[in-house]
Amino acid sequence: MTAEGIVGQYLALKRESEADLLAMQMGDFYEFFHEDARTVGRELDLKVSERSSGGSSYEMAGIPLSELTPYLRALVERGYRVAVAEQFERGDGDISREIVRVATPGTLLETTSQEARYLASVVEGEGEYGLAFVDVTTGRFHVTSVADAGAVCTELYRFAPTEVLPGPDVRGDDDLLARVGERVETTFTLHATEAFAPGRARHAVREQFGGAPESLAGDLDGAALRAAGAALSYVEETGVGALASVTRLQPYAADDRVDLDATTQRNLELTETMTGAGRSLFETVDHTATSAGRRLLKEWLGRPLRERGELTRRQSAVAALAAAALEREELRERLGEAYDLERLASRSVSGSADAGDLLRVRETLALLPRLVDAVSDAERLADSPVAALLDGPDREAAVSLAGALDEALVDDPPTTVTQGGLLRRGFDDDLDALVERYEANLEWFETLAERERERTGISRLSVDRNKTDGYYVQVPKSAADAVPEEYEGIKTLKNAQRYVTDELNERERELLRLEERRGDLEYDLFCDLRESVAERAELLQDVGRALAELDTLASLAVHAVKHDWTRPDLAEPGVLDVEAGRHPVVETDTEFVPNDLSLSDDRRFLIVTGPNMSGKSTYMRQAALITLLAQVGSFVPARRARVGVVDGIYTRVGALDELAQGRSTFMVEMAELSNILHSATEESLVILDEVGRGTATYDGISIAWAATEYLHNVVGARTLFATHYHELTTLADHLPRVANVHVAVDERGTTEGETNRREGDVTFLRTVEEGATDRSYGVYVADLAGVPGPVVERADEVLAALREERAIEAKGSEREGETVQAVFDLGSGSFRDGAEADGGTAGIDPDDTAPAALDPATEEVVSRLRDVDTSGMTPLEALQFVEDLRGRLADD
Ligand SMILES: Nc1ncnc2c1ncn2[C@@H]1O[C@H](COP(=O)(O)OP(=O)(O)OP(=O)(O)O)[C@@H](O)[C@H]1O
Repeated sequence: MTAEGIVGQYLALKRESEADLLAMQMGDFYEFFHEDARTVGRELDLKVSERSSGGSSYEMAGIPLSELTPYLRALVERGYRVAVAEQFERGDGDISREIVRVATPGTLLETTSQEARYLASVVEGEGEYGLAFVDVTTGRFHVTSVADAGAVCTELYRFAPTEVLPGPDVRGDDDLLARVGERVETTFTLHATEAFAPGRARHAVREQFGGAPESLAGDLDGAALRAAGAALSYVEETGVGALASVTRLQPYAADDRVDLDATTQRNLELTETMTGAGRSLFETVDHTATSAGRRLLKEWLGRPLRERGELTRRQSAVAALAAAALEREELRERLGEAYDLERLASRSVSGSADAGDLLRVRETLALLPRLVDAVSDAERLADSPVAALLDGPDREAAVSLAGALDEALVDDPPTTVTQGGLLRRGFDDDLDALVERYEANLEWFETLAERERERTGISRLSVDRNKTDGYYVQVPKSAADAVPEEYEGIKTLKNAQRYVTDELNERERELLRLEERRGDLEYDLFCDLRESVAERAELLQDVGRALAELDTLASLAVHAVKHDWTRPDLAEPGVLDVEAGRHPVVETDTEFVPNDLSLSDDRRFLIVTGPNMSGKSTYMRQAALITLLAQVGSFVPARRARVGVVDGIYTRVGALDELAQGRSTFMVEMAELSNILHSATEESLVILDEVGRGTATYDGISIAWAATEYLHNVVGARTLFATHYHELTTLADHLPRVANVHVAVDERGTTEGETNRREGDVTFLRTVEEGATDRSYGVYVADLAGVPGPVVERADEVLAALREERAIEAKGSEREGETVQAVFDLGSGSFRDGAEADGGTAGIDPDDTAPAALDPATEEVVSRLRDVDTSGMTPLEALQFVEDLRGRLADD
């Protein structure tokens, strides 16, 4: 084929594949042309050569066949989808090329990373979205449906897929795609629209899970089914060959889990920190011994549960493992020998597992009975959920597969699977017979030198082999005359002469034939063996998942013991009662001052005050993390804790990264607040850090104020709200379920009342105490930071001036059918009576709400207004009545 023909073929295949790049086999190389060559050259530092043919020129870059895997991995991990076309020789000697697979970020099997690698598909249905997540490296397949786009983002953030297939309706939703793209580093791929159609999708699901889709996918319909089917058909189309490792479809309901929106997952620094520095919660609590355990722990932290039964089971397992120190360490040591069975299952299914992989399967399966024995021998573990966990997988089947592999494979097999040496003697009679003949032949060569020395009397005769000459007999030149007649010289060296004989040649041919036949037969037998492992993919996954869970639970136990964590009581919703609680991450590298926290039905809203850097954020995050850990099934950092199960954790904290992205901080803040006010329920935990700070002070106070009222009166969520708006602390007097706490500081060097700021010094005590701070710290902290004295004094004056003439009404909660109103006067920092509006001052602290006295004229106007009966008046009379009142006010 001409050069143009080749390039033409390349371009045609490229169009057909719809991939970003095409690697096309040409002999011993995979080649990239044109723009693809430039891209690959740039990304992988490959040499790009300029070719010209028929007057036009083109670029070309190539990689050797044997190097495909690492290059493919590198390209795909950079987000490219790479089609691979292989070359086939047809009977007539012609060469054709076909795309055999498309390696994509979401379906790459050859990953070196231990992390989960999900491919997601998202479908918009009627009033719902369907989502499917498949990890071909482990065979995990999760499917769900959610109500709105926000929940779609939440789930996508949780699974952090490396590739997303937006369904036909989602493709046009720029807003949704942008939100996802902002939070998750992913590639969007347009998969065929038909694949998302209900009929096609149902067919794909049925094909995958066999004849009884109802039992496997009975919970699925609508958008979820469409998402599942589309994901499966995409995996199939890419030709990765791992589809069979997807043995189970796991439908889940998003409301089985604690709602943790994407912002909260980030704010709580569950798996990564916001700044990239420091340690995430995951990094802090991770003591797993296996990569599968690590993946599971990460998953648990990102997807806490609401189901008490399962949480109690996990807690009991952690408790048992925490108590059984020696046995736990023994188990962990054994787990350290385990390999990643889920991944090995996928490799077996796709045919990429080598003999070493199958040995690893054998070793890991063989661990199961040893772990079971260790658990049943340990008194503290034998009756615990740990024993039940290991009882789950089919132990007999595991032992028998391990045994079969043990009988088949040698202990130290080569990495190539085509050249023999993989299988034990006794495994296959034909192979044994071949090997026997091969070895007999080999022995003939090995003993040849000795025999010939004896026969010829040439003591320095030797037999050797090399690539060009094959086997030969070598004799020193001085003895050349003494060689027998049948010796046929093949080479003369400086001091020696090389010979072959007919028999030697014949034997050598036989040896090569046997070698080849042995290689072929072993390869066939090995493929059958690998196939038999692939058929047990589900067993491998069961055992792998049980070991991963044991590892995760043991890791939680290790951390609990090491840091003296306690088993939380799972209490009724609405309660969060923590004695001597700590922040799980901060406590590991600080002398941490423990704090109490109490939230209950009649104390649902805490306003947290204190100067900058005193520890407000830490205190609030600590509350969220203790709740989260309790709902992972973990112990928690506290002396004692009662944690009411929450349905969601919502946070709004300082938006560092949005600032970096150049978005208005205030806009982001309000969007997040809005989301919380819409999503949170009476059973949620809400953390608000400095709401309203991104705008003018009085706007900020007003928004914070109104949000507090709404959360308190309407939503009823348990809320912690840190604020610098000292004014807000008075809300506690008027909203019955609001309480104040503050982070205490020791102001040594300052005198009561009049502060001597020059000498002032603050020691952060980090203890959280009841009640509000008695002063606003903003200007004070400015002073501490060394802002010049005149500026600080002026700031105080300005603050006082600003407070004049400003007021906000507090809308108290409904009590006995009556709405309590009060007006907060920012000037005096206290409430005055605003209750005329509804005719009462019920429930308002008289100290704070002493009615401002009205002048007599106004009082009379108000009283006349109250008494007048307008129903009998003509409009003119009414007008006169108003004029009259105005006159009275004017006279005054
Ligand atoms: N209980 C504690 N024991 C020991 N150190 C603590 C404690 N609480 C907080 N810290 C440390 O104090 C520092 C400030 O904490 P944090 O950020 O929570 O303060 P903040 O009041 O929220 O500050 P700002 O108002 O400026 O946001 C952090 O370095 C934190 O590690």
